[in-house]
Amino acid sequence: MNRFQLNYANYSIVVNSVFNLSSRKNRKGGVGLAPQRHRASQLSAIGLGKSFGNFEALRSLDLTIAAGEFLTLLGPSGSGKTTFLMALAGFLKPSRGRLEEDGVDITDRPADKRNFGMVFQGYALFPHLSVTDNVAFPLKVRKVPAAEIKKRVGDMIERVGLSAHAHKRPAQLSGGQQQRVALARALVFEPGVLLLDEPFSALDKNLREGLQAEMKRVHRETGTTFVFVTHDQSEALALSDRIAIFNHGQLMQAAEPRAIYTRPDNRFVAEFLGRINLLPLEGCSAIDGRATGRLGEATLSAPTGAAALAGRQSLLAVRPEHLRIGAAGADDNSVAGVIADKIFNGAEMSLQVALATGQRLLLSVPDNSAAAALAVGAETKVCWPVESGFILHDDRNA
Ligand SMILES: Nc1ncnc2c1ncn2[C@@H]1O[C@H](COP(=O)(O)OP(=O)(O)OP(=O)(O)O)[C@@H](O)[C@H]1O
Repeated sequence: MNRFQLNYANYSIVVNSVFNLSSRKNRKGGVGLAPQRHRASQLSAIGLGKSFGNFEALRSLDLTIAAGEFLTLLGPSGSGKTTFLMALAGFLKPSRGRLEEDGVDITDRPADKRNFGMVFQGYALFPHLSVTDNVAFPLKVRKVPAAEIKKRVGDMIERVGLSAHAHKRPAQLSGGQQQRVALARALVFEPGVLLLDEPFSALDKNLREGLQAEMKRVHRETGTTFVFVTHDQSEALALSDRIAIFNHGQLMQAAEPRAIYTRPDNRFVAEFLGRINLLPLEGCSAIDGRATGRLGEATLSAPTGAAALAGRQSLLAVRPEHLRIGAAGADDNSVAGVIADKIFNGAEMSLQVALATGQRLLLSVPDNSAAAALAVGAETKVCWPVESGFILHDDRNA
C-alpha cells in the first residue's frame, strides 16, 4: 500500500477524489432522511489490464461485481490486488480493456467523478476535527442542508458504534475506533461502491475480529457494493459473498467462500486457501464422473468435477479434516502409512502420516480421539470418503 499511502501534500486531491466532491448531488433525489439502504452499483472489468513498462501487473481480467455484493480480493503479495482496486477507484489508468458501472463505460472517468467511497489502512482522518465533523465533511462540501447532515451523521456514527465518542478528535481514539470513523466517513455520502484496502491490517487480532463483524453488519444494513482487499484468509472466508483469488496479476478463481474452499478450480487456489493433501494418481481413468488411479499399492477414486483428465498429471486433492485413522467404509479410499509427526494445535491434533510411496498425508483429528493418542512410528491406515476428494491438474508449471 505504500505507493498509495496518503500524505498531507496530496491529501486534498485525494480527499476530493474520495468524496466525489464535484459529482452529482444526492442520487436519491436530494433532501430527506438518509435511507437505511443505499443505492449500490454493479461494476464490470472487461479485459482489464495494467502494465508498468514491460511488467504486466494485471493481465486481461474479466470480472463482474454484483450490486450489493461483498467481494474480497485475496492473493499473495504483489499479485495485483491493489492495482485492481486503484483501477476501480480511478487512481490508475488501465493499459487495456474497460470498466463499466451499471453498464456505463467509466474507464476514462476521473476518480473525483466516480461515486466511490474508500477506506485504507492508515487513512488519515482530519486531526483537528471531531468524529462528528470528520464524518460530516463529505456532506458539508456537497452543501447538504444542515438538518439533514445532523441526522445522517448521527445515524452513521451510531451505526459504527461511536455515539459515545462523537465529540472526540482522532488522537483521542484507539486505532480500531479511528477505522470506524473512516468507515462512517466513506459511507455517509452513500457511495455506490466502497473500496477497502487492508483497512484492519495494523490492528491486533481481537480488534480486527470486532471490526470485521461491524463491517459485515454495516454492509448488510447499507447494501452498498464492497470491494475489500486483504491478506487474511480467515477474514476473506468469514466476510465475503465471493472471494476473487489473484496470482501474478491473474484472476485464478472467483467464487463463494465454500465453493472456493471445497472445489477450487486449480492447484494454486487449492494450496493458497487452507491446507490440502495432493496425491499424484497413475493410470488415471474416468467413468461416470469419477476418476480412479493408483498410488503405489492403493487404488484411489475421487469425483472428477470440472477437471478433464487428458494430458497433465492428475492429482487427488483432499483436505486434512476429511481424513481419518481407521478401517475403510464401503465408499472410502484407504492407504497404509506410518505416523511420522504429531503437532498439538489446541483444539485439534495435526498428524503426519508417511506413505510407502514417499508422500506425507496431513490429517487433523480431535485432540481427545484415539487417533491423537497414536505414537510416532505406529503403523496405521488412513481413509476418507471418495466424495470428499476431488481431482486437480498439476498446473504448477503451466
Ligand atoms: N507504479 C508502479 N510501478 C511499477 N510497478 C508497480 C507499480 N505499482 C505496482 N507495481 C507492481 O505490480 C505488482 C502488483 O502490485 P500490487 O500492489 O497490485 O500487489 P498486491 O497484490 O496489492 O500486493 P500487496 O498484497 O503486497 O499489497 C507488484 O509486482 C508491484 O511491484
